[in-house]
Formats: sequence, C-alpha cells, structure tokens
Amino acid sequence: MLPTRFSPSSITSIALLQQATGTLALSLGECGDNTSSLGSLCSQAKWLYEAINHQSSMPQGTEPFPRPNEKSSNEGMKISFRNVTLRYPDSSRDAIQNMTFDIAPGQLVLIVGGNGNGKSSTLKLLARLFDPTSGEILIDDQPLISYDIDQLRAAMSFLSQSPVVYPASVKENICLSLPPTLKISDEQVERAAQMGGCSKWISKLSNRYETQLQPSFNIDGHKVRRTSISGERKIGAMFRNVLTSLLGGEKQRLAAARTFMRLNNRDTRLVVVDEGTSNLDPVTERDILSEFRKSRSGKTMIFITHQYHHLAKDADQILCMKDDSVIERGTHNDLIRAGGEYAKLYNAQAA
Ligand SMILES: Nc1ncnc2c1ncn2[C@@H]1O[C@H](COP(=O)(O)OP(=O)(O)OP(=O)(O)O)[C@@H](O)[C@H]1O
Repeated sequence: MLPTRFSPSSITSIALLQQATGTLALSLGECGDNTSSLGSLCSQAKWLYEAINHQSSMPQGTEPFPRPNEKSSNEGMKISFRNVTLRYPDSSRDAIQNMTFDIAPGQLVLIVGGNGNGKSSTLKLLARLFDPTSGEILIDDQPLISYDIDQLRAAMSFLSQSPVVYPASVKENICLSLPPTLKISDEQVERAAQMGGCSKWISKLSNRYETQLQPSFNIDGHKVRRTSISGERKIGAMFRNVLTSLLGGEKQRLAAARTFMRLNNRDTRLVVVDEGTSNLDPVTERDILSEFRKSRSGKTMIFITHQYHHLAKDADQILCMKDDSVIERGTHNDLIRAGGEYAKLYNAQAA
C-alpha cells in the first residue's frame, strides 16, 4: 500500500510537520470497530501521501549544505545564536528572548531547564520550523536562512519524545530516512535495532522485522482499538498482516533504532534528542545514551532531558534555560561550583 522506502526529505517533512503541528502526534486510543479502523487507516495513508508532497513554506535559501570544499563538512555543525527572539504566530508573548550562545563543532550539549522555558523551541528554530522574530542563527558561520532547507535537514537527525510510527513494516520503519538506492543488509538493520534497545522486543513478534505496524498518528479523529490476540496487539481481522500498535516506550526504541540506522549510514552532522528516551526504563535509557556517545565522532549532539545524571558529566557544555533564555552555560563542574540555577535543579534531582 505504501512506498517501500520514503525519500529522506519526505520523511523529514512528515516528521517535522508532525512536530510543528503537535496535533498529529496523537497516541493510540480506545474504541472503534473494523470499519472505522479501515476508515482511519485510509485517511492516514491519504494524509501520508499528502505529507510526502508537502513543500516547506519557509523561504528557501540557495546555499548548498555542506558548502563545497568546506573544511568543516566532516565535523559536527557549528551553531551560533545571536540575540535570538521567537514569538510564535498568534502568541502574545515571546517563547525565546534575546538568546545568545555558541556550540562548537562536535560538542555534546545538554539543554536543561523547567517546563515551558523554550528548550524545544530552540530546536524548532534549528530545524527551521520557525524563523526567529529577531536576531540571527548561524550554522558553520553562515546564516541558517541562507542554506537549502532540505540539504540542511538531511544533515540533521531528530529524535523526539513522541516519534512517528508509519504504517509500514518494522524494517521499513527503521530504514525510513535512508536513500532508496542504498543497499541495506539485515545485519545493519539488526545492529541499529540493538543500539536502539528494540531487538529483543522485535524478536518476540511473529513476523519479526516484517511485522506491519499501526501508525501512531490519527488524523481524522478515529480511534483505534487495542486488541490482544496471541500475545500481540492486532487490529482489524480484515487485515491479513499483523498490525501492531506500539506503546510509548516501544515507539521510542523503534525511533532510536531509526536514528542509529541513519547515523550509521548517512552523513549526519547534528543529532538532536528532545526527551527522546523519556518513556524508557533507566537501564535502557542509559544504554541508548551510551550508544549515542559512542557514535558522536564527526557530529554535534544536543540533548534535552529532565534526567541529567546520565549525560551531565560527559557534556562539553550545559545550557541552562530559565525565563525563555539561557541564563547559565558551562560544564557540569563549573555550574555546580557556581551554585546557581543548574546546581539547584541538579541537586533537587539527586535528592
Ligand atoms: N507551536 C507553538 N505555538 C505557540 N506557542 C508555543 C508553541 N510551541 C511552544 N509554545 C510556547 O512556547 C513556550 C516555550 O515552549 P517550549 O516547548 O519551547 O518549552 P520547553 O522548555 O521545551 O518545555 P517542556 O520542558 O515542557 O517541553 C511555552 O510557553 C509554550 O506554550
């Protein structure tokens, strides 16, 4: 029913659309009969095709990314925010105010702070889901807006708290963001699944990597019933293939595997994890974060998390946000010594 491999820019569009609107990230709910499940699936597929054809409404830059002969093209992205303010359309207040910071190529950066302080909004600006109301963002010393958006996004990998599961097989879901021409072995897929902490879960599915998955978005308000058959969650007896709906933690593991598949096979220069492991048990979360750390060569990595302890001491830089801006920057030891907002948050968590 669906293309076996979506193009990277299509997938980026879908995932970014979903993040931008928020409304498409509905989790699976209760009730519904087979007819409504079919209706829901059809409209989801229709929406997916529309999303594939989606063109970004942001003004396009013309500068290729990476720039030809750029020395830094095999390093992580250099990122600079210069007095950046963001006010969302139709909002009466700034989500980010006059924010300035620098991230050097290859740094591992942790962004921390209380709810609603602009952490995720900072990342939306980097992906150009929105442009700053004032101020400027530079990537590798050039204005972010000067770059071709698709080429820039192709060098970024985002793992969000509510990742999208597409109506395709487990394997296709893991390989989604890869070029269709790339040859992929089963071992590579299994390796990515292992790094994402989902290989054991997949091995328990009757069709393993070929198991068809229920999408995690629900565009027209239809809700999908979770039904337990033979130990697996299946919907709609009319569907021959198993359609398995996923729990939050399973979705995050699958999305992590997708991210590792991309990191192992593409020239990614920026990895962003926005609460991407928040639904996982502490051991799995620690293991996945450790895999990210091992993969960091040639990449800048930014993590937003409310659980700092796994990463704080490894971070080259911690940006602590409060009142819609960065109020402290430094290493864990610097900020603990300073005894300010970060120390307060960290100590509260440790306690
Ligand atoms: N698409 C949007 N439209 C309007 N306002 C938004 C939008 N997204 C976020 N906001 C607002 O911007 C402010 C910052 O939100 P943001 O999600 O960046 O904070 P956060 O620090 O990531 O919070 P949390 O830790 O809860 O995820 C909040 O007041 C939020 O309500």
